[in-house]
Amino acid sequence: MNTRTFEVAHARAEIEAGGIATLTMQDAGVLNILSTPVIDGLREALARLREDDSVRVLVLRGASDRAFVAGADIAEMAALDEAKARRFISNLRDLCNAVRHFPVPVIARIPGWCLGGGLEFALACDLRICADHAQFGMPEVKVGIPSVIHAALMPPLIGAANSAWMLLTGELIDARRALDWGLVNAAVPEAELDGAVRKLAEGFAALGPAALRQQKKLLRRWETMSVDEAIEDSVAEFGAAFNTGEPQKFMNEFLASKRRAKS
Ligand SMILES: C/C=C/C(=O)SCCNC(=O)CCNC(=O)[C@H](O)C(C)(C)COP(=O)(O)OP(=O)(O)OC[C@H]1O[C@@H](n2cnc3c(N)ncnc32)[C@H](O)[C@@H]1OP(=O)(O)O
Repeated sequence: MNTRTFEVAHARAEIEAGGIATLTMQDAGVLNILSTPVIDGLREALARLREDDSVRVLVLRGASDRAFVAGADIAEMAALDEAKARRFISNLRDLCNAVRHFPVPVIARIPGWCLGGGLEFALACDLRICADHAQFGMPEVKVGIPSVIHAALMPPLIGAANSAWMLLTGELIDARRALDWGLVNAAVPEAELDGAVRKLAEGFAALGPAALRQQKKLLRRWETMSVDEAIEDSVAEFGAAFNTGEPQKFMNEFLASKRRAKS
């Protein structure tokens, strides 16, 4: 089976035969700005990708390499009143939640600016790989609004003090600091970004799809449970894994490879 593609307004999806899917956001400019039409297009594409059982890993990226996403659309937001602002942010929340609860691992490919709603979008992903000149920030306070929705994922990820610094000052941090703080998983030279994302995606695609989906589901569920509840919950989930056939397949392959190495 060859690579399949589909396009919706402002987004293009590519699903390779091995299960690596790439969703590219396409706004009119070079900064990959999240306007309502772009958010709507991404939500539609994610809903279609979610129904595709062949997808084993999803890479999120922008069409332009100047940014992952330089934020929500300031020109659009400048004209909002309270009711419209609620609708706008609910739409962005639903987009970020669609990523956060996407059934397989999601990797953010971050080649440049990753700001405001763009950082929230990246935080909804499971893993973030950036170019070493990328810049990160929550500059919302500088345009008169608080950082909201998936900004709430920051304190457990980078700590209370670092979150307070980013959210209250609106100042940017570079890729090195983002890596030190645990905001990103890896920062690589620009020329190596695609290779690093590819290697990670291929690693996921080679794993058992049922185990990966189960692990992602558990990661999300644990966030809402006490440690004791999470431990009990995972005991049941461990048993259920043995109904998929994957443990038997992968464990027997491991044992056979060890026997071959000895013979
Ligand atoms: C709930 C979520 C809320 C949010 O996300 S609030 C927004 C958070 N993001 C920001 O505050 C970032 C604002 N943008 C910038 O700080 C800068 O831009 C950059 C650092 C990203 C890039 O700077 P440079 O390379 O000098 O480009 P440039 O001339 O500033 O921008 C090029 C064009 O892009 C428009 N633009 C930039 N960011 C946004 C945005 N977030 N929403 C709407 N338009 C944006 C500009 O205005 C300009 O436009 P023109 O060419 O017509 O002058």
